[in-house]
Amino acid sequence: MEPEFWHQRWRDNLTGFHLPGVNPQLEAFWSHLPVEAGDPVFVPLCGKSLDMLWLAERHPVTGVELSPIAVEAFFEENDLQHRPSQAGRFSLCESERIRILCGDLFDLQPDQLADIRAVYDRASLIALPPDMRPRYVSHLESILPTEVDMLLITLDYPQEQMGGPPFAVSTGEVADLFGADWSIEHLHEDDVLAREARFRERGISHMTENVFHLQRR
Ligand SMILES: C[S@@+](CC[C@H](N)C(=O)[O-])C[C@H]1O[C@@H](n2cnc3c(N)ncnc32)[C@H](O)[C@@H]1O
Repeated sequence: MEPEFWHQRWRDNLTGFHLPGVNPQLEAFWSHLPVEAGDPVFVPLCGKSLDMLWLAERHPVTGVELSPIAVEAFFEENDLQHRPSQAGRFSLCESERIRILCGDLFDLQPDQLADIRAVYDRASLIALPPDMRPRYVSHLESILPTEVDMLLITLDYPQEQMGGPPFAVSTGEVADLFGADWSIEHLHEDDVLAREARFRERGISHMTENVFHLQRR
């Protein structure tokens, strides 16, 4: 997926991935991660996700997002006073507990995430086509500290029934992508098609959501 694909999505308001509330899996499973209140958290490909508000009640949050429309909407729609500035190749928007770097994740450098203790990936890995996913994981590994935990939420469905995004990512692929450097705990599997009309309408026969705790030490 080229950056222009996502810029156009935001310009056209085609953001069906955006949830109107906090993701229930975040609320249910965040406590499985051995992180403490105050530990800084990174949200890659954050969009304007309200999950950042929930996380920010517990942690300083850093997000990265390509679209300036999404970043501006996040602060405006949530009535958060924010300061704009420049941070290298990124435009930076920050409120008291949340800062969003507006630019390409693949331009992030380790010094920008040096204090991060945990990562929250919802609809980020699965936003990327198969050939980009190994690059995404290896870039995350290169910019994150060596001791880090991640809550990863994926979807799996017969890929031939729909073109992504979101793309199907199987538990086996999660093992292939992360297994060398991370321990993987599969926390939850849920049949989600019943509550996902937009995917039923596109002819998907079954769809599962998986939640993982990944740990790198
Ligand atoms: C499927 S959406 C998920 C957004 C968010 N995680 C959520 O749960 O609502 C993927 C987001 O990643 C952004 N994105 C895609 N590629 C990116 C990149 N290389 N760097 C930064 N953001 C990117 C898109 O603009 C889009 O907002």
